[in-house]
Amino acid sequence: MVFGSWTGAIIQNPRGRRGEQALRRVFWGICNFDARMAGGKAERKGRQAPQQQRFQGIQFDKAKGQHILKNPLIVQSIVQKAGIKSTDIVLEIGPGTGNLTMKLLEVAKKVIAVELDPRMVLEVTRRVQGTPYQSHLQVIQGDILKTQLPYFDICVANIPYQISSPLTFKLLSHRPIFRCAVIMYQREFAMRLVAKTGDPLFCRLSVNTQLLARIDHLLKVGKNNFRPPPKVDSSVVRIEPRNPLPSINFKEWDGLIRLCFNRKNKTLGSVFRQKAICAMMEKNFKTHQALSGALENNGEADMVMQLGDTTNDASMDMDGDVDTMDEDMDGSGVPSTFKEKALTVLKEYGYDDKRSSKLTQEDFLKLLTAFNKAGFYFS
Ligand SMILES: C[S@@+](CC[C@H](N)C(=O)[O-])C[C@H]1O[C@@H](n2cnc3c(N)ncnc32)[C@H](O)[C@@H]1O
Repeated sequence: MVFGSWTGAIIQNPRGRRGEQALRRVFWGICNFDARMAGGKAERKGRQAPQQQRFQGIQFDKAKGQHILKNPLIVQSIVQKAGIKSTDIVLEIGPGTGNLTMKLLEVAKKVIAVELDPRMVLEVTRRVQGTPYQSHLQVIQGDILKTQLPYFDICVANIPYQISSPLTFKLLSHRPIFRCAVIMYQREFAMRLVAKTGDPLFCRLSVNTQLLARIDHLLKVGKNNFRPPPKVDSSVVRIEPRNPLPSINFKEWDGLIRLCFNRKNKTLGSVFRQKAICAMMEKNFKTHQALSGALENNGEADMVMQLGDTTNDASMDMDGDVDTMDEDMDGSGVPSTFKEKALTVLKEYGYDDKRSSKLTQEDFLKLLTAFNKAGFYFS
């Protein structure tokens, strides 16, 4: 008999038999209630239930982020908030023992679940066997980060937290664009995703994800809703990719944002005075010059276009030879031209005394355009 891992929810639910029965109704009727009760009695007597960290003999592997969502009300709420239609294909990442999967199958046309652990693949497959949903579930065994994602309308997942960042960007770069993703993250990561300009947690992650998607916090989930409980609290977040996406070079954008948030509470003026940053900008400048062919064709026009107004800049003597700038040092080891030019751009646009933590998406876009116009690149 296949039974769900809600065992823990029942065992640890302090609301007594009535509460247990209410929760049982929420389940999908495939649980072996007797087995749960046996475990429950052991737990109530203060004895360690033998299957505490196990399910059907499976030892949960914390290194794979195996914290099973044991509270059916939370699962219910996640599925409800996802707004799944009966025509939707849902992508689930890490189905585990299938608690969320079974609820998703009740409302979706199809669920495609990608799971790393073969033991879990077996378990979720077994769990759906003999139910009306058997043919609606496709399980792919593999690492989600290395798997080519199939078409899906919605992604719903309680993910292993260690892959939060690469997974989020993998989803956001997936095409065709999906309708939304409803994902459980570690609370702090979730708060960074939704942080707005001026919030203490506003960071590179907030700026980058909010460029690509609208992000809303949906639900706080305490650690005791999982088995075994993780060390941190969690939150469910809704990610709705922007469509169309802003037409910018994302590598360039991220390069600038990375620099700006390196020291997010310093003024941009002091960020761009740093030796390492000036050196990097000089290197990128030369690379872009070389790639655009300006060095070969001695192109005056290219230089003017790339560098803006260079008429008062002795080192930019319009012969197209950027090496001449190496002579123009200010003692920091970096040609002062680059530093001065970068600072001129910042001043011109009013950003030299601004701090990254206080800038909006629009400000960063303006800044990137201004820098690119002046020949500065960040990738
Ligand atoms: C937090 S558990 C969620 C289990 C289940 N969805 C639930 O809510 O109870 C994360 C699941 O992701 C799986 N997993 C870990 N790393 C993965 C990866 N790189 N790709 C796919 N699945 C992964 C784990 O084996 C585990 O089953």
